[in-house]
Amino acid sequence: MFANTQITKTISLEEYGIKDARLHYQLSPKELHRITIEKGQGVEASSGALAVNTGKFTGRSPKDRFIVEDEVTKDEVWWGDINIPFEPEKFDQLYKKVTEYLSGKEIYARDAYACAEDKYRLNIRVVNEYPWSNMFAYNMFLRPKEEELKNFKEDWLILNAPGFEADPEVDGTRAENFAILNFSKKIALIGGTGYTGEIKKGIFSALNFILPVDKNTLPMHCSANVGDDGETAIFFGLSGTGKTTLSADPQRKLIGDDEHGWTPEHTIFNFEGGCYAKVINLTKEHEPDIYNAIKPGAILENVILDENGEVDFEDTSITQNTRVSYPIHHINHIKEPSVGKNPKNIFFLTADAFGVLPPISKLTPGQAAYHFISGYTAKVAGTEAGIDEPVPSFSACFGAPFMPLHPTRYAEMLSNKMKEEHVHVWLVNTGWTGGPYGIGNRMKLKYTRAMINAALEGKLEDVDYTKHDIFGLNMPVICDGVPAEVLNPRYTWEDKDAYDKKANELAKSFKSNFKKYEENANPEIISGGPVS
Ligand SMILES: Nc1ncnc2c1ncn2[C@@H]1O[C@H](COP(=O)(O)OP(=O)(O)OP(=O)(O)O)[C@@H](O)[C@H]1O
Ligand SMILES: O=C([O-])CC(=O)C(=O)O
Ligand SMILES: [Mn+2]
Repeated sequence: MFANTQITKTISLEEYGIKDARLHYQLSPKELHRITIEKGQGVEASSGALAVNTGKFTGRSPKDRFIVEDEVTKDEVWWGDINIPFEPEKFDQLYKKVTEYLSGKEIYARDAYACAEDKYRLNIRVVNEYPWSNMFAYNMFLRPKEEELKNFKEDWLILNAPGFEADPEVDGTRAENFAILNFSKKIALIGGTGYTGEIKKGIFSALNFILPVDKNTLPMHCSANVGDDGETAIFFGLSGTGKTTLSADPQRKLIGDDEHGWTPEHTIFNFEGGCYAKVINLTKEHEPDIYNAIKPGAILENVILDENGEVDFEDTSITQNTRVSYPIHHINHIKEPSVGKNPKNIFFLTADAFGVLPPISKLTPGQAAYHFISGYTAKVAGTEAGIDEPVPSFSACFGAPFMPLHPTRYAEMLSNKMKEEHVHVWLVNTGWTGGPYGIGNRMKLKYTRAMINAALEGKLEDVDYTKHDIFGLNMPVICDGVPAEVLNPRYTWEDKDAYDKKANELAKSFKSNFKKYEENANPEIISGGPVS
């Protein structure tokens, strides 16, 4: 049911330049749900969850993500088309416009924090134009206790004005929408887009700078869970590869589904207080934990409802990226607080739409570093057009759009940690088998789960392995619960020549992507790439 916390404290936003706002501070999710519906900005689904449309933007817009270039960031940030510089004066000008825009409006503010480990806690004040965006912040960030609100002082401020549109000519943006991080002023300024993911990924990007630079802590785009034996597993992967799906495992306690830090004190901790799951093709049968989390308090985004308020999870008419956010306690088995010890197993998830990579392989330290820096997955083109060719997509550290520093800085930290601790690293292809996208099928979730469980239970320790001819990856020849022929991708293709051709093409993409890192990589890492 709804958490209901009635807060008596009030705050003023005058100091930020927001004047005469009709401010709602720290409303409960129940109130925000009600107000959203009252304002016609959302409806209630039959599950009791709130359903909203985020507007023109139904996904993040990486080309409109900027970082203010100043004394703090100038020499640290890896500038380029991922971390796009923004002038401090332009920021001040745009900030002023946004605060003027929010002035006099009915708006919603909330105090929250990121980082479940106390020592790393980052206090956040979020100011939203829309009630449901503020409810998203309730779901996704950690929730301070009432006594913690008394002397709350934010470390970072998020201003979120989806209805405000920038004028690129004047404001220095690329388009009307923007997400700008200012590390000196500690402000995330988001406008022109209602996509809620910008809010969570704005703070993630900030932490990806702060934690390694100031706290010797490795930030990671990964999910995490812990078994009954107390052993932690983490799952790195780009969007849609299975972080959220595979970390929700009824046999294990969830730590978090998307963003974690690995500390020098040998712990890992969740940055967030909630989950943001994809719901495309969601079924109760295959993903019961996520399905059951969709109840009062959850926010569905961009789904289609029938006249009874039932969600059609197969309907992609608004977007493929349909989502639900919910506080982490909507999942039954969770680790509280969201902290675990050093991971013993690390999984790199990839959704290989070419059907080339093995469904599970065990990586050597060199291969682990190589695949982490490569950050491979595949993007499948628009489904409407039928059998479109997928495109290989490489995103360093499995999260380049959120990484302000050079990828090798994160890779070195991970590599050192993997050497210090005795970790097993696995590459798991959650993508296609039996042929490429359009011919083969997506790997059965039940097989992927079986492979992961076998790895976690140590059942892949004493089995035989064969080496992949082209990628050099070590593939187990047997695994409980998985037909043997599925374990070697070449066996699953009818046309072996076609398989070899595709595999060679993909190997070539890996190699050409890796060229830019070769200078900084030692021979061990380079030899972790394709072998032919
Ligand atoms: N074998 C499989 N393993 C994992 N996921 C699968 C598999 N087959 C199909 N899927 C589907 O793929 C999707 C994986 O998405 P998921 O939300 O877990 O991605 P994510 O890594 O958390 O992405 P994001 O970072 O965008 O949140 C889900 O819709 C899931 O149902
Ligand atoms: O931020 C989002 O939109 C969802 C997400 O986790 C990602 O893209 O990795
Ligand atoms: Mn996810």
